[in-house]
Amino acid sequence: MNTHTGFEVVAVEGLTKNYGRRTVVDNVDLHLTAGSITGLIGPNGAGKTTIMSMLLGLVRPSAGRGTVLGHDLSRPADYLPQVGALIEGPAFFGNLSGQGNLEYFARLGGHDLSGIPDVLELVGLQGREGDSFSSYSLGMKQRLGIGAALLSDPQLVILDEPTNGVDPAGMRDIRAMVRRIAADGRTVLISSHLLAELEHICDRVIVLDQGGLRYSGPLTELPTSRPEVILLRSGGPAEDDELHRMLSTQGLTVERRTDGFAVDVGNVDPALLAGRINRNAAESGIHLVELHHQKQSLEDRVLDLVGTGTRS
Ligand SMILES: Nc1ncnc2c1ncn2[C@@H]1O[C@H](COP(=O)(O)OP(=O)(O)OP(=O)(O)O)[C@@H](O)[C@H]1O
Repeated sequence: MNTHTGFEVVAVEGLTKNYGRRTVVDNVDLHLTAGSITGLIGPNGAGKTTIMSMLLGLVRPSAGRGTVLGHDLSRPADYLPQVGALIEGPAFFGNLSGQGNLEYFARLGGHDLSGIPDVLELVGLQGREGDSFSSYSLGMKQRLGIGAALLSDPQLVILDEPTNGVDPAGMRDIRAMVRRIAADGRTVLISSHLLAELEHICDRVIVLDQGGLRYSGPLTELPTSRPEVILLRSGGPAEDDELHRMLSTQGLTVERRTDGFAVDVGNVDPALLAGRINRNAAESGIHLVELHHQKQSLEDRVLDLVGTGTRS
């Protein structure tokens, strides 16, 4: 199998799903390179689960073509043995241990039991494998579910909202686990309705809204609707006028705000600009009580793309 760097584990174009006259996934292109972690972000009803279900052969696409792990999208049976997924958690036995549950699912799937210790390590449950499933936290239950999906040693791992309902510590554990999964060269597609849950682990994000693709690319290149600014505040009104003059004579775009000034960063390195302003202010005898770089948060940029409402 071909999973060298740059290989497109998923290369799908025009993926579409219609239910009756309603289009719930509309002409979406997906390109996932080997070893990458891609976040599928969008509000409730955006089409995340439907896209994952189409890749997994659970829902038949209305249109779209391409390949998954080099096999044709229209023949999921050819590639599914190399795919692990958590769409709805498997039904585990509460009275069995984590280890016992994994052994059950390994036997069921015809997988080698000798892989279980590696899986437990990957999902961070080593040392807790002997505890009964019913004693696990929600985050641990989710990680065991992902462990079950890893028993076949898949190359592509698809996780639908694994952090849903999990507390912040549990989310952190899931994020660490996802990084470990990808570090071994596996490709991960993971969905969430909140970018904040995924922003520190994803190489790329796909932003969906109402079935349509709003953005696909690196997080750092998410479009921004508000300019990056340096926020400044001087010691008082008397100094404000002086500060305004100083900034204007430097050819900067300055907006006066109730609590100071916002200087448009433009294409300049914000750290260099802040340093220059600070130096010039000091030389002009202006005392700055605030000087910081303000950037639109990634979460806000996603909300700009999708609106804030949820739909089902
Ligand atoms: N079998 C179905 N028949 C008709 N409509 C469906 C069906 N399955 C899903 N939908 C609709 O498709 C849209 C997308 O649903 P989907 O579950 O893919 O969204 P999602 O982004 O995963 O949302 P959530 O975050 O709530 O899980 C929704 O409006 C949903 O009601």
